[in-house]
Amino acid sequence: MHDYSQLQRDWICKKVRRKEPDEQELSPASSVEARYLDTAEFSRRRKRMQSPTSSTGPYGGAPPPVSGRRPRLLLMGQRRSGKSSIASVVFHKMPPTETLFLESTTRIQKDPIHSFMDFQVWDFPGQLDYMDDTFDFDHIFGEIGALIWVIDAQDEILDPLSRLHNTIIALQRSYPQVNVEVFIHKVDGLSDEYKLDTQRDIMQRTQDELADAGYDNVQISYHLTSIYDHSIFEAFSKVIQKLLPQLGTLENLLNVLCSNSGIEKAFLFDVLSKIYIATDSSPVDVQSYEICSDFIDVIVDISEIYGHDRKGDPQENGQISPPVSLGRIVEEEQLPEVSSIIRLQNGMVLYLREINKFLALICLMRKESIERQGLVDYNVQIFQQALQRVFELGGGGGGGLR
Ligand SMILES: Nc1nc2c(ncn2[C@@H]2O[C@H](COP(=O)(O)OP(=O)(O)OP(=O)(O)O)[C@@H](O)[C@H]2O)c(=O)[nH]1
Repeated sequence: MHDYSQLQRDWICKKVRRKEPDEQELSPASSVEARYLDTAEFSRRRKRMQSPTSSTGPYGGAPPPVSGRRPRLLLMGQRRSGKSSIASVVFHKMPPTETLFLESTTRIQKDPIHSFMDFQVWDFPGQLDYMDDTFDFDHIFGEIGALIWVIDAQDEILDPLSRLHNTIIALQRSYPQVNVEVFIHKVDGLSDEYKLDTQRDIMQRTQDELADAGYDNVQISYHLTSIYDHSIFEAFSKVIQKLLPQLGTLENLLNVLCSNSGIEKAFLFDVLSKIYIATDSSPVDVQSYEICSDFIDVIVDISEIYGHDRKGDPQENGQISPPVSLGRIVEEEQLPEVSSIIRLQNGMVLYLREINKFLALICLMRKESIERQGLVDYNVQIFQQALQRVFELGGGGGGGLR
């Protein structure tokens, strides 16, 4: 465990690309702000998504705009439990305090996420009873990657729990392989003791209820979450990792990288969402994860202000480039990847290397290890090539990596 709270950071930002002298002016503020949708803009987008023309499936009439083969993450739970807030904070960079102004969801929101892997996040209105016969159960759960059930830990839990149990029992009959993830949400402001008691209570009641229904071995994961800290990103990381068939390979590659380069902890982050898709097999301590995650924000902000644009096709494969990335799009080719090193006062070093337009590798190591930076850079390059091969084998979209 490292105490980062008091640390002053000594910046050695390398290769954060600067503009040529004749284009040294700062980017307009809008390029930074573009990442943070203000509430009005967000509401407009949500309204557009809720409009009949963009609604999909049995609830809106129009056919789905994206391939149905992308794994779905279903966000379900009671009204006001925090589903839309979670989706907005994790995937749309909405500042948590702005979720106070989110309107209640009235239609299923289908949010296609184009990142290192394509998937969809479906946000369900809390009042919807999809167990009703009029709903097409197979349409909703047919291609599901994970069911994320959000329970407001600051509210009454019996009714949400009973709905959760009914849903799991229905799923067990048709789709027993589905990952069920329970987010015990809004735990900010609760004491540690209360949090753990609530989790224990929810786990016990669920286990008893499912055992009574004849389902003894249902795999359910429980996460204590809040949009006001890193817990929601960590929980999503674990959910997404279960959808990656290549996870074992990625972990092995990271293990080899760590042991050959004197790295103590390595994370492979999705830059857009700050979800880590893999880490080496040493235990994750929360502070290491948090500082690595914050590092991404710092580098994205600096890159957006000072970074060169990059050559690229913003409409590649009909998809828009990620709204958040470590570099922007320009007419130059063969620019080096973004990389950065921060030396911390406690003798540790943070090392970031962009892997591709979606992913960044972030490592924590002792300062002695970075003295052999050539070796670390070389090993990271080999790791990057290996990863490229994994992506090629994984294929694009449809749950594969790219
Ligand atoms: N304290 C706290 N409040 C949260 C958290 N997440 C969401 N909220 C608040 O909970 C309220 C309801 O959030 P929504 O995201 O609209 O809830 P929802 O589940 O989508 O609600 P419906 O659309 O009605 O189904 C908002 O005021 C959020 O600011 C959290 O982690 N902690």
